Amino acid sequence: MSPASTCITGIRELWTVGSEPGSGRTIRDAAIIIEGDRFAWVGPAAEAGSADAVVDAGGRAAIPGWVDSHTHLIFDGDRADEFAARLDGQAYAAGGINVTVNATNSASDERLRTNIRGRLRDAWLGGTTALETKTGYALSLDGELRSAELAAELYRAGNLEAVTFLGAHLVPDSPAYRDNPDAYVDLVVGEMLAAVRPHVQWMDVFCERGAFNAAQTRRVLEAGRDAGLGLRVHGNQIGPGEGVALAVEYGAASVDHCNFMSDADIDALANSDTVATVLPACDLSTRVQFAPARELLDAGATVAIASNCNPGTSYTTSMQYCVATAVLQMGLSVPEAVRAATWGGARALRREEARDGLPALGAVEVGHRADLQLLDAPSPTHLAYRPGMPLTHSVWRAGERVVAGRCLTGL
Ligand SMILES: N=CN[C@@H](CCC(=O)O)C(=O)O
Ligand SMILES: [Zn+2]
Repeated sequence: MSPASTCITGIRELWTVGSEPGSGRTIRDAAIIIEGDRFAWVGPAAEAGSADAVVDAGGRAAIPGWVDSHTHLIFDGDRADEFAARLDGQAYAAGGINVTVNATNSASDERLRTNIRGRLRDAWLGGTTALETKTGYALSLDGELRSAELAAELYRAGNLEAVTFLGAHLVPDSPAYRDNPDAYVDLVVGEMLAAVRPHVQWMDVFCERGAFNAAQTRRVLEAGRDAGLGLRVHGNQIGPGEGVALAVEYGAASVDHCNFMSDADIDALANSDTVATVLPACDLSTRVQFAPARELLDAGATVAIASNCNPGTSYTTSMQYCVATAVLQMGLSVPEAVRAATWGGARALRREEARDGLPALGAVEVGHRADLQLLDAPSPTHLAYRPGMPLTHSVWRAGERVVAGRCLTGL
């Protein structure tokens, strides 16, 4: 049980992260007061009021918890052989998804529950306090419904922030659909969507060569919109394509990957409310050119960084690794990368403001959900300066201390 109010003091450097680029505050010798599940006060330690409990941060730095707006946590098996083949020069192709579909459909509910919880634990230990996850490794009516239900269990328990229906991940390799992909799209936008609808808030589609073409993507997005779901798109990952343009046209909250971008794609994103979500760990694992995050930011687009945890292209939930890569390889400053992995992720989930009775995420501001991490470092700059080090010391999630001194106390 958490005390009614907690003052975290002795913070050497706090990055609050703000809603406009560059608008967050850096407060040295800071304190934060948490009341219930919200931030109640943020400022210089010398001015902090009293609280029921006091935690000494011991001169550590503090930033918001990571908001990981793109993961695929519901799966069984791994694809290390496919990864090794890539190291030998093989290109990534969408068809590998079938391997995970077979493994996932063979796993029991209990096994999948254990897998998801293990991945969530790793994420929380690494400073992630909010997560989206997707279906998409079952590709049958019953299987997609099972994945949606398993994710919804965690959503309803408050352990996940968003569940996305990704029945349109790949056309399954079965006699019924192999030569008739449109029949599979019929199933996705019809019976499957109706079945999963009570368990999900978002609809996603993999618009790419080898997955779904532009016409099929339109059908999926229109069905999602008509069902009252928010929209997301996997686009422009393997090559140039229409994913980004369609995401903007349909007002998707986010288009994710964004590796192969034309000037028009960048321009369209910069003039839209669609977040460009970049996935640095995926770019490294698949050895494709990095998404042009620097150009997107310079053009005025909103950029989010997410882990894209999945067994095919990015088997990690480490947001620190993604942030360090965005800085070291994609040309972002540390404040830009931290903002993209916190406020940017919240914006991609449309949770950067309080909405529908849910508190805002992604910044250390009064009234926001109290999601915070203390780093074993005097400044957040160490996230890129000491890549790969276990820098997350403590994590508060909705006001609960779920990690203390690198030990998980929740979940
Ligand atoms: N690109 C589409 N979906 C996943 C990877 C799927 C897989 O290969 O298993 C992604 O976001 O990278
Ligand atoms: Zn993905």
